[in-house]
Amino acid sequence: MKIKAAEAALQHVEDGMRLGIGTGSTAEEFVRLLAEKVSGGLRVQGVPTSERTARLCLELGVPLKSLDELPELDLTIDGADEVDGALRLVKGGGGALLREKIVASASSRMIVIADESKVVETLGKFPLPIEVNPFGLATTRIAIEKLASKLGLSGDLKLRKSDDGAFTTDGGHLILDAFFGRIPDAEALATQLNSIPGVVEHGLFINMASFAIIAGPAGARTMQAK
Ligand SMILES: O=C(CO)[C@H](O)[C@H](O)COP(=O)(O)O
Repeated sequence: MKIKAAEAALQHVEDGMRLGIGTGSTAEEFVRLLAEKVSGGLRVQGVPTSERTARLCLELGVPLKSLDELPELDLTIDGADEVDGALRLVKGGGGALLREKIVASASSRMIVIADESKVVETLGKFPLPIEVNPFGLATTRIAIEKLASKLGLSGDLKLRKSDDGAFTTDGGHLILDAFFGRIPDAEALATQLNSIPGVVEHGLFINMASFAIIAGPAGARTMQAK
């Protein structure tokens, strides 16, 4: 299904495009298909949203530029952990949310590619990744807990781990995964998380996706915001 979504997204890529390239297993299927088109003559310049995506692109011959070299992009194609009917997203399961958000915001359009399992009524079942500065971690955690309680949210904040200690993002930050279960007012949470100084970014992407391509057993469908 990930491949079906990636194939459908590839139809939106045009010759000469400046392309933001997402992170995760669905985005990687897109990179593989894109690389085949590139070897067939399609000219694109890609800006990767993570070191992991950059490595795959380089391995497969997809030409890359940095965002500083190409600060304005035509299109970003990326996966998501959750998509609701208003095309609000939870992202960051792969830990790349900060670069993903910067790249998506530099793009004229963002297309989300996902399988049906990612479509939800209300965001929050997937733990919300919150990228934080390592300095003052305990203070930032308390501030997030207080904010959550003010908004009527509860649930653990778990420091993301890797095999050799705390997980560190490409930008050298940490991730607190917030197990809220349900986020009825994603806009309020998004705005108020941004006002906590130790929060670098969060995985709520609101008003960013132009549309989503959702793949199920019967094929891929386009999902517009309701
Ligand atoms: O936000 C992301 C990475 O930070 C990914 O897009 C998200 O986790 C979806 O990944 P996958 O396609 O593997 O399910």
